[in-house]
Amino acid sequence: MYKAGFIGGGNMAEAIVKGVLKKKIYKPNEIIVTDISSQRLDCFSRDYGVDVSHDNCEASSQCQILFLCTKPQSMRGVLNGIAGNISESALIVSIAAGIRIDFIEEILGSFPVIRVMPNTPALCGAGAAGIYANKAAQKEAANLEAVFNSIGKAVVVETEDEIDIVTALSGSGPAYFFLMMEEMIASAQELGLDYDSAKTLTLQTAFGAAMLALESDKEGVTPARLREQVTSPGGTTEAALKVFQRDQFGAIVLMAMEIARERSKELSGK
Ligand SMILES: NC(=O)C1=CN([C@@H]2O[C@H](COP(=O)(O)OP(=O)(O)OC[C@H]3O[C@@H](n4cnc5c(N)ncnc54)[C@H](O)[C@@H]3O)[C@@H](O)[C@H]2O)C=CC1
Ligand SMILES: O=C(O)[C@@H]1CCC=N1
Repeated sequence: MYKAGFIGGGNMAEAIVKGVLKKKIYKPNEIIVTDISSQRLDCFSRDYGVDVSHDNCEASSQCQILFLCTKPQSMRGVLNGIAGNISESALIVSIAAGIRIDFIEEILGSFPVIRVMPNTPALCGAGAAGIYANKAAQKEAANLEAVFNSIGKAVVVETEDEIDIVTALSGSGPAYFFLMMEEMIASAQELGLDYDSAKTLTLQTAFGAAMLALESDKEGVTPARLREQVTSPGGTTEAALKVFQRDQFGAIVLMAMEIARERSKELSGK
């Protein structure tokens, strides 16, 4: 029996597998990963030493925790393929955006099911995950929270609808920060700095800002207060921030996150 099985060995499954192995939550021989792609399976076998298989049913029947890590659009087919072949005592954990627990239960029958919305920084132990458990999985939720806390930070939410918000916030969120980094690097180049210097300073600034915000949070200091500390009256930051405000940066962020949340709800129809 494997401790954890991953159906779909894509980007997000790799982030979780790498994270849990690094933190020694599981040993490589306690994990099995399945995929339709031999290339992906070779990568898991070679880079992480875990067992791999093309057979979703074989993995499903031998796992204590079964992580569903395929795209939402392929989830119906995947669930139909493994229904009836899952170990009776298994915990089902879906990381798919939008796929609701009742959709999973309809196909698989009654199981403890947990939805987790992780994110790719789990790759380096700095993930952020939201967790929602159905009634049958309340006991297992604490264990899973510990797993995701070991590869970042995890928050258990009270309602399944909140998972759609978590998806728009921390699931998709890394991409928002990466976009900001891309634009800052490109802008610095446009203004005359060389690419390597622009990249080094951008990445270190993003890292420094995140680290300072986390450290300061322990003392109750908010990001808004930290922003004020950078902003000298009549200085350069104030001049820059006025442009963000004039062009409604806050409204753009809200609009983007609302659309992401709606997309998550739409995916539940798949
Ligand atoms: N990438 C991200 O940042 C995040 C992704 N997610 C969720 O994680 C899930 C996976 O996303 P990614 O890893 O980005 O996608 P991906 O495309 O990298 O991985 C999906 C994998 O599933 C495999 N696959 C397809 N059909 C299969 C089948 N029938 N049986 C076994 N494997 C099959 C594909 O070959 C692929 O390797 C999605 O449902 C997504 O909503 C959740 C949080 C963050
Ligand atoms: O873009 C997506 O649909 C997935 C879910 C959250 C991050 N990536």
